[in-house]
Amino acid sequence: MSQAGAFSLDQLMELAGLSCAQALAKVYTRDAYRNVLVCCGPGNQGGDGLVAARHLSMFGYQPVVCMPKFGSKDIYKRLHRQCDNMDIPTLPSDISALETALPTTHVILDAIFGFSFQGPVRAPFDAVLDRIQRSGKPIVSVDIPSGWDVEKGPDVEGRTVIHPEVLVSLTAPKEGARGFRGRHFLGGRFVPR
Ligand SMILES: NC(=O)C1=CN([C@@H]2O[C@H](COP(=O)(O)OP(=O)(O)OC[C@H]3O[C@@H](n4cnc5c(N)ncnc54)[C@H](O)[C@@H]3O)[C@@H](O)[C@H]2O)[C@H](O)CC1
Repeated sequence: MSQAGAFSLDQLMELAGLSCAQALAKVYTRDAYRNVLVCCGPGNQGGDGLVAARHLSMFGYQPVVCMPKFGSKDIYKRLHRQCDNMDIPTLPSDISALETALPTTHVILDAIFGFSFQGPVRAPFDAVLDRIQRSGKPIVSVDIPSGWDVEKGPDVEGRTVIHPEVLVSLTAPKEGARGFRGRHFLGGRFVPR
């Protein structure tokens, strides 16, 4: 097993979430963009978001977690407990809570869907993607912007997709992100040259 393959899922998520928090902090300063809405999905990418929320809090931001559907795996429960222990609030799961939080949000971390996403977007995430994309707030996406086809990119007819200012690809950029023209970071685990 290679060195990169020897990491546990907890360690990979820790690296991924830390990279996302660092990339966000590089572009959006704590003084001007203190209120970060961390939107988490039900898969491993949602775990990256919870890790990022913890690091953003340690960097001096005020993250708020939006997790409309909780992942069932034990790892999400543990990561969410860590956020609770750091007094990082989680919004109630209804869409009106998200709508209420958006006006005071300075920047959004999109940790909703990663490479296992397959469209069309099902509820409740269809409404979540719509609200955050229409908010006009700057968005930092994790691995692949939510709603994008991981191979073909954003041009999927009839689907609301996220158009972020910043993308943090994890381990390697995905084929679907080839046409992305915003700030692009590479984060996550170390891959030997
Ligand atoms: N590369 C790395 O170093 C690491 C990357 N990580 C992150 O994990 C995601 C991939 O995680 P995975 O659990 O496989 O899937 P997703 O997070 O993409 O989400 C799957 C989740 O979403 C649901 N779902 C799928 N399609 C839909 C849909 N159309 N509508 C509604 N819901 C949908 C599905 O049911 C699942 O529950 C990767 O991108 C990285 O961000 C890890 O941190 C490990 C290290």
